[in-house]
Amino acid sequence: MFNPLALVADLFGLPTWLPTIVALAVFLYWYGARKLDFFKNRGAPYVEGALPFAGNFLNVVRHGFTDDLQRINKYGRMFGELHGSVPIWVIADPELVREVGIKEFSSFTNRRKAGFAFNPEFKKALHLVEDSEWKGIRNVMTHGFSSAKMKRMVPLIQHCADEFADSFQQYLDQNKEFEAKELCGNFTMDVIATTQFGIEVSSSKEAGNHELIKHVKLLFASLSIKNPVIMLTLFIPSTASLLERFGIGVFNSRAMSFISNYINRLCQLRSQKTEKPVNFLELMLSAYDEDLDDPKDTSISVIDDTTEYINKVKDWRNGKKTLSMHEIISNSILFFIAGYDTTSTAMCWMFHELAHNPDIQENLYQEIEETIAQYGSLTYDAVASMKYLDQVFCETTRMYPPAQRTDRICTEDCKIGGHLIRKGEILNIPIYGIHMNPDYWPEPEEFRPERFAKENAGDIVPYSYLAFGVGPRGCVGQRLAVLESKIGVVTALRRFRFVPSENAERHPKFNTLGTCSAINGIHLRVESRS
Ligand code: HEM
Repeated sequence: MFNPLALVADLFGLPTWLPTIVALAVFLYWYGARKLDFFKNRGAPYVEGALPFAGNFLNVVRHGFTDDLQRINKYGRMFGELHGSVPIWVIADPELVREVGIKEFSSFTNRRKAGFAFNPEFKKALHLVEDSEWKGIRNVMTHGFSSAKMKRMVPLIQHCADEFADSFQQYLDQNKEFEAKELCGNFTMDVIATTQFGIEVSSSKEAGNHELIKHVKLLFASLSIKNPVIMLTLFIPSTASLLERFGIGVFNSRAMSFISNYINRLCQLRSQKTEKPVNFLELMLSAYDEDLDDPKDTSISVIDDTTEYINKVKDWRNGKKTLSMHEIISNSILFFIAGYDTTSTAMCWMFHELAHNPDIQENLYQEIEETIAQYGSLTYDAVASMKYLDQVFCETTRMYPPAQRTDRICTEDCKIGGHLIRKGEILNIPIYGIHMNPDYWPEPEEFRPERFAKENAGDIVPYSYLAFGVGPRGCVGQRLAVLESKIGVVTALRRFRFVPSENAERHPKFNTLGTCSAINGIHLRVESRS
């Protein structure tokens, strides 16, 4: 067979392997560099210094998205950057955010699958599914997070909050400082386990000794830039589908199958019960429709003895709001992933700012005591009526949004900000960059809860507060996140005054994972209020 590379080697008297190596190197360079001019060709401003294969991603590895405001100042309200060789449109203007998130929602319904490969158990997670599949699951989930459902969850959350507040006592007794993120993480883990599955894991008491929690923590440990699956799919996104075909995903597969089997077992136990406890698993099971289970799907073992139970709940099931068992399992796992770190991040920054702003802490304490005196206890309505508490929560999540960016993928060509966005292209919304932009938030580094007071509502630029995202694809767990953060903080503040410890930093540095987590932790002490 004719081999042009062998002919070249022969012609120049070179070893036969050399032209092959050179051709391979040229191809690799072309492959890695083929998107470098993407934004130039589209006439859009773009972040300079992109490299073949890496694009601008080395900057993200170094700084996360903490320097988004600098990029916004330099490149304007809409610009491009390359994540590996994937072009990303960054829209940093509240009006454009509204356009993408609401007005043109039908063209931007889906989120990017992060380019990662996902474990089979996780593939039906709300976060990842698209179009009508997303709509179906979201319908059930929205129902689960209604205020009526939240009201019924208050006693479960309060129980976790009491154990959470108890956990500060030992630090007071021993006159020791503590790291707030870890303690808040124990609390949010307890809340998810009890509101999601109706199980008590007591992380606040036993520091995550429960087998389920150990495995959930393994899932989080997988989310690191050192994970080879993340690295590979980030730089060569086309490998994601190949990995998925072999059942390889970003998450620790042992932990995934442990959790999936655990949920399976819980479902079986539930099927034997006649009364309906208040938790999300129960809600999802009530929407279970075995006809939706794909018999060819071997990624999860479908439970076959729940039929009796399902028949029982058919009466009160809305015909359209149905889920397959795969969807129930994926979304049970998602609740841990979406709700644990985000909510504990918000809470620990609340404690941080309250500790460094004693006047604000005392004002909040006054509101809490007066409201509870009025309502008799910390009921759902009492929490809802604490206006200052809400301002403190909003201002905290403005300054420290647990997710620094979110994204959308374009499903139909659409013009945004004067640029044609083509089907398949990805948009990023720089939440942190917008929250820190003085055009929308004067002196953005200052912690000022009054920005969110009713009388100042007119000063807030619509769609400039985006901690929970935007539009129909925004955070489905917002109500739970806000409620549990408030109950946790109120319960702790009633017993303790929070103060900075000797190791506290006033402005802790964030990690670079795009989540506003303090790299060296949040170090505090408590003083007794009694
Ligand atoms: C303070 C805590 C939280 C914050 C700041 C937060 C923030 C966010 C953000 C920014 C998004 C993307 C929204 C968008 O793209 O427009 C999101 C999506 C999501 N969040 Fe949260 N979240 C929090 C807590 C929770 C909790 C407790 C749960 C559930 C237990 C949850 C479940 C979800 C889910 C399932 C999605 C995907 C929604 C969809 O694709 O339809 N989150 N969250």
